[in-house]
Amino acid sequence: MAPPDTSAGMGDRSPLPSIVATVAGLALIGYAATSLLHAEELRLPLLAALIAVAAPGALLWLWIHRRHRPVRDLTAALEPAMKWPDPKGKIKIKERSDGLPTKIRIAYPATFADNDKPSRDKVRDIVATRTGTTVTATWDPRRRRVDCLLVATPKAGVIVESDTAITDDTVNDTPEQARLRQRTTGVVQAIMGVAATVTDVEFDGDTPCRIEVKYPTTTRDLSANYRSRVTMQIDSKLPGEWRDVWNFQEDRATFELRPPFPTNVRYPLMHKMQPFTIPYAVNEAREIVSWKLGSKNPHALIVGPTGSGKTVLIRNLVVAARVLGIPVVLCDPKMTEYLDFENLEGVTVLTDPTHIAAAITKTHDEMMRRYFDIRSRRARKGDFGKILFILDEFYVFKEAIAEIWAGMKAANKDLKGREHPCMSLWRRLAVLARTAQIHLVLGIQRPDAEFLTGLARDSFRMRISLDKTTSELARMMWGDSRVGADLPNIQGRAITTGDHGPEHVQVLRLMTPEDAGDFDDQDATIWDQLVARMTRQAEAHANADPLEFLGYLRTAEHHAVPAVDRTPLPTLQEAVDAANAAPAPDTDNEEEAGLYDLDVDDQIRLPGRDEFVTVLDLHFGQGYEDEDDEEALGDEWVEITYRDTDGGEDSEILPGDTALMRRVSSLV
Ligand SMILES: Nc1ncnc2c1ncn2[C@@H]1O[C@H](COP(=O)(O)OP(=O)(O)OP(=O)(O)O)[C@@H](O)[C@H]1O
Repeated sequence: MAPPDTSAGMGDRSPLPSIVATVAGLALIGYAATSLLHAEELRLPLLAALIAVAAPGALLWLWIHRRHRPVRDLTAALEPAMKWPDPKGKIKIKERSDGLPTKIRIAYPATFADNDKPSRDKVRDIVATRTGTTVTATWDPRRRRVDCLLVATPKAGVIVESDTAITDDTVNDTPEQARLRQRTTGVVQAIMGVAATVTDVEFDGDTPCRIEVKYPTTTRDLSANYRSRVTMQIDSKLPGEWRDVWNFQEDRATFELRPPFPTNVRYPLMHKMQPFTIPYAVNEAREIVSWKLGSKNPHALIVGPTGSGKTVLIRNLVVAARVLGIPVVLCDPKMTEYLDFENLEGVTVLTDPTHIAAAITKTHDEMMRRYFDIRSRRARKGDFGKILFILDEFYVFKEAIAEIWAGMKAANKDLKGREHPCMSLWRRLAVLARTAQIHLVLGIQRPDAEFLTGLARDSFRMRISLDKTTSELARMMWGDSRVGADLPNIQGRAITTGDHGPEHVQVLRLMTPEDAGDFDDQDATIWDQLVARMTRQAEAHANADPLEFLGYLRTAEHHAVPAVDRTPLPTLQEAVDAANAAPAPDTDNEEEAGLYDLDVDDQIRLPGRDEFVTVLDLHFGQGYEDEDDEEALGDEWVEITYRDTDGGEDSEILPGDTALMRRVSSLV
């Protein structure tokens, strides 16, 4: 059986009648031959052989005929425009998806006016109409051929006519909406494949704000990498910032335009401050985002390249801390970032690396003093006021102090050690300071693997990264190479540790007079009011100097630097022992506390229990640890390890939103 002719000349008649006629003819010939040869017994085997050969052949013939229909249709439709001397083989299907052509190559004769736009448009229109697709045509005049990329539209090839009113959304589209609807389909199919269909596009004015997509059943939608790639492409090819919602059961994806993020959020003076809670940004829903100084996120790590808004963010932390009455040690080895904070009561700004090293030592000493007071039962952990210790540009400081240490060792051969002693004290602070109510903030341009490992990584659980992240940085900061890769390049835009994972935020704009040109009238009004509040707070506690432990450093920047005073320090074991020592309960005052407000050494009453126990450790988790107890645990949970009044140790897992009673110190 000869293969079917695929040229336009054959027309589009079905080959079925000729196949039937051929098979019937062959059967008749067989019948006549067996009659003539008196071999009737051969009729049945001959008929079976004929059917065995003819049936697959006929099916193959039908399949090829059908597969080449687009070529025949297009050849016939384009012939008047192209005027080929011989149209055979001039149109070829180069690529298909699910059997449908997605790329067609058309060779045209030298007589075709490929330099004339209307002629080119006409060819493209014919291809689009015949295939029911959106067509992108690439002309190659040198080779005299055009490649057409075909993207199927939702109602590809279907013409709907009705007497009733038309309900098709697209009918009411403005020209811009029609263009964007088509573009949306093109973008979605370019990423998810031509088999994906855009079932709906919602507009806000002329801007698409919601795209519904249905795609063929696949397993790749289960890959977070694939989903994030799809969303990133939509993000970059359509206006605005997009987020994705996937329905795996129905093979549907919805893309929603994120509400426009503000780029300049002035400090909200009306915001009501909560104890120990430091506001610093707004989220997508324009809610204030804060850092709660507690055991869940005791220390903060801020990462951002120069110019990304690190200084503005740290100013937010300092101002809120001061308004809340928390003293601040602000170390700035770059020297010029916090000039307007130098004269504020309750803030000690240090820029000299030697002073910063001394401040680390003295803060460490203060921490140890607090541990010993707890150990000797002269105080309980809750008796101490909080301190915020900020070290910006950590690596600038590390290099400067390494140089100073090398100089000191050269001058005094008795000095030993690879690094300045303040570095190991800093690491100890990172591990132990939270129990002594000292909270650290570390500012760096980018973390290295050495920094973000071990104890430091676990201690700096509150994280903020400004500016777009590299995959390496995202892995180090967030454990996921994709987080922050789509962050727009806007000053103050950041990824932060949210309640449910990394969250996009815009840091509050806090400019001070030192910003000169950037400091406008509104900034001035805000700054003046904040300074007034910080001053009022300082005056209310004028008789106590919470930073007294810094000694000469309080005014050091204006005087000659004395030699660093190093009294012998307690060993790490002593410090840990002190932290574990149970404080003597001496009061019956109680308050309600959430699990995230708890700290080690707190005296608490567990739900359904009368006696108080001492918190030894807190472990935070998400998801269900006990399959049978889903209801009780909820999404987030906290495991409390405690010591009871008999000295026995045990632990209990509670849902994250549990509230319980905590003993309050009578001294507070
Ligand atoms: N949250 C914000 N809102 C509005 N503008 C901001 C914000 N953060 C930063 N900016 C703008 O960006 C400028 C640079 O910010 P900032 O000084 O904080 O950057 P940086 O990361 O500390 O850079 P460097 O390390 O070079 O000092 C600011 O002067 C301000 O104009």
